[in-house]
Amino acid sequence: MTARLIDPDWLPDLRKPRIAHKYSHGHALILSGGPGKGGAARLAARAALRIGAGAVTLLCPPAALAENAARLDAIMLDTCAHAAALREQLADKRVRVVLLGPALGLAQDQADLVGAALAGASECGVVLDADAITHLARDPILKAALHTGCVLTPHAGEFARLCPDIAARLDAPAQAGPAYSKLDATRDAARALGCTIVFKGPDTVIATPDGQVALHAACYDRAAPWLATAGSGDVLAGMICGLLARGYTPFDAACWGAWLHADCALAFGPGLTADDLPDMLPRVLAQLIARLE
Ligand SMILES: NC(=O)C1=CN([C@@H]2O[C@H](COP(=O)(O)OP(=O)(O)OC[C@H]3O[C@@H](n4cnc5c(N)ncnc54)[C@H](OP(=O)(O)O)[C@@H]3O)[C@@H](O)[C@H]2O)[C@@H](O)CC1
Ligand SMILES: Nc1ncnc2c1ncn2[C@@H]1O[C@H](COP(=O)(O)OP(=O)(O)O)[C@@H](O)[C@H]1O
Repeated sequence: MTARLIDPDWLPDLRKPRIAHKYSHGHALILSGGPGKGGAARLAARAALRIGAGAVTLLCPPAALAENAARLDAIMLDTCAHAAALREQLADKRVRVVLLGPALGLAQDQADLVGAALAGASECGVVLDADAITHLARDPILKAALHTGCVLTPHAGEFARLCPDIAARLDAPAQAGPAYSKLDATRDAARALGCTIVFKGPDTVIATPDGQVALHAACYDRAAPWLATAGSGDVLAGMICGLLARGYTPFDAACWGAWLHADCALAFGPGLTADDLPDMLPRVLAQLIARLE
């Protein structure tokens, strides 16, 4: 099968309209884990805000409030103790997207948060990463609640948990050509689950349930081995979340999140850690916007 290669000539206009207020650019909610587990969500929140979401609120258990308050300024902060509290937050019409999973936790309370996010308004985007994907893999009822507004961002380990049959087929030696590829696997997973899948790795494949497939290959002049660092996936989830908040489709948000994520790594170079990625966005965005002016 063929896939569209992501390239900057296909980039949407990332400028912000001149006359608009913060909520026109979307309000994103990002859920954090408990005390000592907030780093991954803070990385995602910083990425979502830097990529242009108008407002980002980090929701954390009450016991983690002090820790997060000490670390966040531009990102708003609120408590969210359980699924009912998340449902209340999602009732706010200005909320355009919710992201959960990074260091969220694997207990039933967190599975209930995933359920509440999926049951929110159908026009509200949902980005599910890390522990949220593990909850989906464990619970067929959660899996069945996925919808076209959802974006899942598994690495290979999470993909194998989520879609064991597809992953087994991908891993099996080919008996005859053409071999079943990562493109095929991502397309099949998106169709089976009814949502956008971002299957991460040095080559990241994006597929939607209606059959769109795109590839970002971090090779040759876009080789970005320093992205293999803890937390860089959390930043990617935050970038996709921020682009969804701004109103891009799940497919565009996923494709351009992957592109900008790699651009940030390339702009920083060796020594990159996940914290550095959001701080490279101003330079990367300025270069891309300059192409349009
Ligand atoms: N700063 C922070 O706070 C950070 C917090 N984080 C949080 O930590 C939690 C655990 O996160 P996690 O990614 O380690 O997930 P987990 O579910 O244990 O799966 C990992 C296992 O899957 C497998 N595996 C196979 N292919 C793979 C691949 N390509 N890339 C990676 N793994 C691959 C591999 O198993 P193996 O193949 O080696 O048997 C591996 O052992 C989660 O809540 C996350 O959000 C992190 O985001 C980091 C920054
Ligand atoms: N060798 C590599 N070259 C380019 N990108 C990579 C490479 N390894 C990992 N990545 C990217 O880095 C990110 C890692 O995400 P993930 O595995 O979820 O890590 P974490 O959970 O620690 O944030 C993904 O976006 C993936 O595409």
